[in-house]
Amino acid sequence: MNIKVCGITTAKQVQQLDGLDIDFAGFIFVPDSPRYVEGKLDKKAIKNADFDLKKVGVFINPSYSDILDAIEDYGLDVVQLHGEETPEFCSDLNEDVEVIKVFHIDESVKDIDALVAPYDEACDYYLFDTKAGEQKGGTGKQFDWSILAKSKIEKPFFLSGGIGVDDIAQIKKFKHPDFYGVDINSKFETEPGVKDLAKVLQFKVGMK
Ligand SMILES: O=C(O)c1ccccc1N[C@@H]1O[C@H](COP(=O)(O)O)[C@@H](O)[C@H]1O
Repeated sequence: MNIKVCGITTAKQVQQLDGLDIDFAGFIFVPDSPRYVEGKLDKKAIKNADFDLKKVGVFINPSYSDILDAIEDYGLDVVQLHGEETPEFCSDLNEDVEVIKVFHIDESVKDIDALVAPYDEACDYYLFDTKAGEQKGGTGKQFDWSILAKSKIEKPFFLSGGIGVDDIAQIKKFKHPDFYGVDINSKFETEPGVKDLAKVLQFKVGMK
C-alpha cells in the first residue's frame, strides 16, 4: 500500500518523510489554502535533493504555464488536479509529467465508472476525495467508500478525504483490485502545513 502525505511546507519535513519511506509528498499550489507552499518551501532544496519519494504538486484549475513553472522550480514528478480540468488538459499535461486526477464524491454520485471514463486515457492515477461544498480539498471529511468497492475503476487510485490513524482497520478491510494508495493530510498536523511525524509513523507501521 502506497502512502502519500500531502500539505508539506518545509524541505526538512520532506526529508524526514523520505526517511520514513513515505512514497509521495504533496505540495499545495492553491493560494487560499493554509498549506500554500509559495514563500515557505525552499524551491532549490526541494528540486536538488535526492529523494526516493515522488514530489506531487497539487492544483485547482491552474494554467498550463503555472504548472510548468512549478515543475521546473520544484522538480515535481507528479501533478494532482483538484478542479474542473478537462480530459484534454490532463492528457496534454500527461505527456510531460505523471497526473493524478481528483474526483469529489458524496452520496449524489451514483456511477463512479461513468464519472472517470472520460479521463481513462488522460492520467496515471485517480484520487477520490470528499465533496464538501465549495472547498475542493483539505476538508478533513470522509465519504462513504462503499461506492468505490462497487465500481470497476480500472486505474490505480488513491483513497483520500479526512483519513486518520483511527481508520487503519477500515482501510485494511477495504478491498479493490485497483486500490493503490492512501492520501493523508489534515488529520496528521500540529497546525496547517506542519505534519505530526510521530502520527505519520504510527500510520505507516499500522498499515503494514
Ligand atoms: O489541503 C489543502 O489545503 C488542499 C487545498 C486545495 C486542494 C487540495 C488540498 N488538499 C488535498 O485534499 C485531500 C484531502 O485532504 P484531507 O485529508 O481531507 O485533509 C488530499 O488529497 C490533499 O492533497
